[in-house]
Amino acid sequence: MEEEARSQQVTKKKVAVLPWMRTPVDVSSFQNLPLTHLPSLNPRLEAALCNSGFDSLFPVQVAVWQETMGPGSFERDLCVNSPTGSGKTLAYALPIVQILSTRAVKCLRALVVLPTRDLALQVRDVFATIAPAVGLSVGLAVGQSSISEEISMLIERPKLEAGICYDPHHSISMEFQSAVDILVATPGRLMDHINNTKGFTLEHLRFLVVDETDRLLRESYQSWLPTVLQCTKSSVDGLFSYGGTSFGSLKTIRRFGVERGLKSKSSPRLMKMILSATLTQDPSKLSQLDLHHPLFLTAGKIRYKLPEHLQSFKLLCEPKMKPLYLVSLLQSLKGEKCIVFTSSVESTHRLCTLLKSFGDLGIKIKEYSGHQHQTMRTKTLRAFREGGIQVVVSSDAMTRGMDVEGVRNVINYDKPPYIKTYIHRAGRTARAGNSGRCFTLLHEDEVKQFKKLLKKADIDSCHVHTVSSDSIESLRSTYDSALEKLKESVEMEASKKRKHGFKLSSKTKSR
Ligand SMILES: Nc1ncnc2c1ncn2[C@@H]1O[C@H](COP(=O)(O)OP(=O)(O)OP(=O)(O)O)[C@@H](O)[C@H]1O
Repeated sequence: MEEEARSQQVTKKKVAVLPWMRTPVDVSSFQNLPLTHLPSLNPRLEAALCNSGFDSLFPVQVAVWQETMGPGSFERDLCVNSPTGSGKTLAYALPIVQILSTRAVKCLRALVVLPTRDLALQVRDVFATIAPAVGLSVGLAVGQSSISEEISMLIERPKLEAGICYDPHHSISMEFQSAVDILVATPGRLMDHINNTKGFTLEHLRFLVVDETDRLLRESYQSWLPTVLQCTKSSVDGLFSYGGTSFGSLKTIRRFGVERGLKSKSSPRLMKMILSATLTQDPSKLSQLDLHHPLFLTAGKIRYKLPEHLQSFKLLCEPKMKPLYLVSLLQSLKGEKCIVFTSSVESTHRLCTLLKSFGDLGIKIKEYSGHQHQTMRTKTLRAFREGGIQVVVSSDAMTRGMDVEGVRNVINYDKPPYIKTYIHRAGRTARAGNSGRCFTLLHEDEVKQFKKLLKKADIDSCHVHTVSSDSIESLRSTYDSALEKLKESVEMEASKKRKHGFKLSSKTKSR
């Protein structure tokens, strides 16, 4: 958050835009294009896309296709700034899979980095709908399973002759092989593999995708970016040196010269693609990516653009009345899929507990936050996707990239602090050309600030949405008892935590 605040201040100071950002390719000048009209699309990929229900490409996908498959491709890195839900994932997945489809030998050639596990799973699924059609395999490195299980999915051990034993101490001289062509990873687990997994190498990498770039650049995650860039730099002697230290053991340096499986061809340049709905323009941040002659693709002149069919509303109420207004709004939405955003993991938990204490609202509600265990989050997400849950109360954990079909409404229970937060939260609805609504609960003091915030996305007016005063009145008595139940629940949880803490500290002492 602090970083975001700083970046907002920098924006205010009007930092000079990098020269290559001043002459972008305008994605909004492209149209949807039927797959049958897409030049040079592999027929097996076309069939796989049709089977998954895609019969045309969205504008950003057509634009990226043109820049990667057209004349002069590979000469430049791509930076894509396109609204939420516009189809950025397939925009990079399709050309990558098409280009790699001609490979002769399996090795890791494309790496996609995402900030969270759920996002990585989502992107892996997109690759999995097309890659197998051309014989490519996709791996996942997110720390979802145990590291040994993950390694066995990513690396093929050397096949030994009968009677010869595998000696881990002499394994370096043996040929490990990548079991995947494309890897989707979160930075932490990626670093684990770079540092510790025998046979894991980035030496053959042709594509590096940094999705949700501005988010990933905000945190260093054990210096994943400089490490990956160093690992993918060509080297003549094969010795890797970073930060003054040599890591001869890190067998992940990009080889100079011939590429395995493509004998006599010189190793193609590594192409980087960076994408976001709110791509940073901060030169110091972008410089970390060491971009090569970058090409900027953006949708129109407005920097922060909302989806075309998104309607924004504000709901005015007293702070202490917010839960009542929220319940009344949820009731009026009659079980339509909805995400309610709060400002923190604590308020997510409290609000969800309070909503459940209102008794039977006829809506299934669950929370989703960074404080929960991954298995719990995955379960909630699955149920939300399948329709078993209609309302998810979330901290900012669900703000970016999450794609859940049928979400018709987003509610900002707490006002988003920055326009970027508003863009990403609101962008969980009105995806893929569908319509959606974003409601923001505000008290009077916040109205002016909110107006200023929306102005940054070129939104001049935001309609006022009202809920019926009868429904508020009818909820009042339930609200009092719900507050009582919330109090009890908070006390019970606090006492559980104290007991747990006491047990832990006595265990530590006895040890
Ligand atoms: N060509 C297409 N035809 C139909 N649907 C598509 C097409 N491309 C993508 N979609 C659908 O559009 C939705 C949004 O795609 P995606 O998640 O890639 O958007 P995004 O631009 O990455 O959004 P965000 O910025 O929020 O991450 C997904 O449900 C995806 O299946």
